[in-house]
Amino acid sequence: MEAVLHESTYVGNSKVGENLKYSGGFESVRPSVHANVNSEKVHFYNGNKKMESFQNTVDIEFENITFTATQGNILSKKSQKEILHRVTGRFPPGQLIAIMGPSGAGKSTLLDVLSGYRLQGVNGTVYVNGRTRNLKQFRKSSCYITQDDRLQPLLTVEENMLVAADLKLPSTVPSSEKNKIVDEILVTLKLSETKRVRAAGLSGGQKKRLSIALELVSNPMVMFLDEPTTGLDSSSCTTCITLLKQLTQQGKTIICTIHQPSASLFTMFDQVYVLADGYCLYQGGTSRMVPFLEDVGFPCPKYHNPADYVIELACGEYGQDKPEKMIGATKNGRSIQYFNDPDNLLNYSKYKDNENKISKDDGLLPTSQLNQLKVLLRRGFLKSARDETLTYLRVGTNIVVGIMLGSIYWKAGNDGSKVLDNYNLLFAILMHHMMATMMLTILTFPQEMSILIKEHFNRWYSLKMYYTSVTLVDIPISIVCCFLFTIIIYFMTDQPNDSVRFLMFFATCMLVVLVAQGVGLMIGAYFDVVNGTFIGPTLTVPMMMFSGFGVRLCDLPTVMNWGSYVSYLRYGLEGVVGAIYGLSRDTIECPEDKFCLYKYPKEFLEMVDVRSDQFDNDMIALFIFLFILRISAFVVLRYKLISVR
Ligand SMILES: Nc1ncnc2c1ncn2[C@@H]1O[C@H](COP(=O)(O)OP(=O)(O)OP(=O)(O)O)[C@@H](O)[C@H]1O
Repeated sequence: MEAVLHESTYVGNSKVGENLKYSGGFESVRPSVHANVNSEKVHFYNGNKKMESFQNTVDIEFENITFTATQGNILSKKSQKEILHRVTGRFPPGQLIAIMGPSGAGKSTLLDVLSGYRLQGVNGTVYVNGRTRNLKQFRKSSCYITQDDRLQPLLTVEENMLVAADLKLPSTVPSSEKNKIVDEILVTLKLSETKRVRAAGLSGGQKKRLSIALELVSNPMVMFLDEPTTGLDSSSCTTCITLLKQLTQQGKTIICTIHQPSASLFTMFDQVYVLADGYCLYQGGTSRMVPFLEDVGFPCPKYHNPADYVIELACGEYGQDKPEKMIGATKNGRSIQYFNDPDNLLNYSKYKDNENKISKDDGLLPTSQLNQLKVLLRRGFLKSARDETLTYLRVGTNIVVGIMLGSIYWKAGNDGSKVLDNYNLLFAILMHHMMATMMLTILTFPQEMSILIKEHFNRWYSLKMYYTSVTLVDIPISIVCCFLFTIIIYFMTDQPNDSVRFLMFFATCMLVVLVAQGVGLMIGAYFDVVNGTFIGPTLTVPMMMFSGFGVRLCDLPTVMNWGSYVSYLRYGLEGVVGAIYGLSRDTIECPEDKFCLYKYPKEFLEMVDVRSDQFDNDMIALFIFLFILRISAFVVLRYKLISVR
């Protein structure tokens, strides 16, 4: 089988193998820049075939891995549960390895631990080519492909790939070469036909292949895939596993979790690692599982899929003693007796290095911060231009709500008999800006969050640059929405025809929008959609109470005074009221047939207890809110990224 991949291989920031031809499945690369890769002439095994290559292959060995999950939170008592129990194993290079087991056996957990995705609660040692895994180095040569396809739905296959190439390949690689690499990967993964299709329009199998293609751009030597076949029909499963098998021909170590493969799919794997209840039941060659079962005294019945049978054994369907006996026979993963060629496994003299637990992004990312920002901004603006909710619906809502409020409060701004109505309108405007912006962010950010977790772990960019791009991309659309709304409402309701007042009004609304977005980002980053949609509006009520609308600030009980200082709506209200009724505004015209209680702005301001001379302070307060909330949202994001691991 001939595997064709990009001819130039870029690892980390260096081009390590120029003009390579993958023929017969082998690449020949110069020693790589990685510390943890084996640049010696090595032998590795693919199936039963002994291969020889100069190769930066990665051999993974793990010893006594334990994972303890902590359950509960600050409100409930914390409890601990051991999920993996001192499992040991070995995943040689150039092999397609399946981690199998019943549901809840700990497959995904083991994959998370080995990839370095999960760090908290993990004990035991992972060796990479005989040396303790240095996480920072290991992440440079590996990638993790999640079970759910976390793709940018609004970008086409090609656009998704080019973004990956721009972020994962050094900036020194010319665009023409990046295009070539992308094209070659798409051909290999049979995606060239769908190049111009948006990711949202792909089938399940195509999405899975695109997820793999995105990570292949940096040519990782180790690939971790969580259930790559879940949700695919049998033909797509076969295509997907065939492609992975093809990739192992280049010496890559490919480790997948898989539920219950069909017999034909099962035989495509070189090696299998069976887990049950966090213990290892079997590890070794796929073809040697049947002899193993015979040796332990549970022969696989004729015409029975061995993969099904071993899962049935693992589930205890044939008795609880069976899994225990198998764990004993494999020594919980220590035995390599059933490997395809145990005598020829590379013998590393193991030694322990300093393992970097949580590594900083610096030096880990293939491109500069500036390049990351540039690419992320480009992607962000492209998404914005195509996003029906975030852009078009948002613009539309602002226009429609503006016209609705404008019609209800038609010419109320310059009518002495409608001053109180106009005051209500000003508050309604702030509520609109706050709720629309905050809820939109709360609803849309969790989806971005899952993509961020994947891309950040796979070293596409730093959190700082991601956050900066999210903030910058939203500014133009926020300005457009707020400006359209302000123009409509300001002129329909006949507010003072004064450019200074208009600018003061617009600036206050704009700042409320940006602050509300900060709140939305914080909530969206921490909570899922369900909890976020509960928390967001719930927090709004005290904000409104302490704004000075409804209950005047002077009427607040002394012990509750602090509330008015933490409500950004208070500063927003003061700002817009000051813009409309402050600056020593003249008496408001009163229609002849109406009674105008509040035609004197000064008296009205005293009545509602809003100070109109505080505009500068209001702006400063809103800027402080903006600054604190944006920093807090970043801290929450950072915490979230660390805590999921
Ligand atoms: N952070 C956690 N907190 C509590 N329990 C956890 C945590 N992570 C995993 N578990 C539990 O550990 C067990 C193994 O989970 P894991 O997702 O690894 O199983 P799996 O074999 O991949 O299952 P499936 O095939 O259904 O995805 C499950 O019972 C799960 O509930």
